Amino acid sequence: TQSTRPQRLLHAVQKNATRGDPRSVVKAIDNFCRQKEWAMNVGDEKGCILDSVVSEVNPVTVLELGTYCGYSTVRIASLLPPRAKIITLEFNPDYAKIARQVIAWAGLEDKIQVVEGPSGEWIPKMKEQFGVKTFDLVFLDHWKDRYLPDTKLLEDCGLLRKGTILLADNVICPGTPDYLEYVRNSPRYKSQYFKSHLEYTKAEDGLEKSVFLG
Ligand SMILES: Nc1ncc2ncn(CCCCCNC(=O)c3cc(-c4ccc(F)cc4)cc(O)c3O)c2n1
Ligand SMILES: [Mg+2]
Repeated sequence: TQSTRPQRLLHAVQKNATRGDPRSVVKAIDNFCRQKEWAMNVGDEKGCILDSVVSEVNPVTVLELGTYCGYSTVRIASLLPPRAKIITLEFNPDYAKIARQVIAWAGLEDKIQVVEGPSGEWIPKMKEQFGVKTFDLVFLDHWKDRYLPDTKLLEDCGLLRKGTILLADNVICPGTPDYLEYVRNSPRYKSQYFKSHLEYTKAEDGLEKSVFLG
């Protein structure tokens, strides 16, 4: 039977990356996507912006919406302090299965919890299910029309605190116009756009970094 792109991406990791070396996993995925097949990872150019935000925030509790194959999950986790944790939500069980294997190859299972299901259902359960108080950093990279409703849900569930950072991928391509309008005009956020390019292409894209003011 024909393999899927996530399966071929995982095989590229297992073939080219060193077990237990997260940065070699990131590099192997970027090389696969540049040389063989495009895939919707945040990529290396936007990934460097992600790295700088993670290093600046030094988060203890991270939420990622949209795991896909775990590229950004591994990228973030590789920069976290020892006790820090990431909860990453993935809707598609096939993607979640691949992501768990990519994360295991990087040796980061202890820092990362992959949760399967839609963000709209899981966000209200975060406190009771995972003992989360508030998130220090939220990376939005899932369905683009869920960025705004899920941000409002995070607010309503008391999962954001003064200073929580929201970092959103793809605000230009595919684009999240309603989300951008909200975080740029709401008095509850201080927003900043980091211009970049769509992963592995020359098309414009960027990350929006928004601080929740409480
Ligand atoms: N509610 C809920 N809860 C949890 C979930 N987990 C997953 N999902 C579903 C999300 C499915 C993947 C989302 N990501 C993208 O669609 C995406 C697309 C492009 C792209 C594609 C084609 C182009 F020509 C140009 C750009 C580039 C990117 O960087 C992207 O991140 C969930 N939904
Ligand atoms: Mg993305």
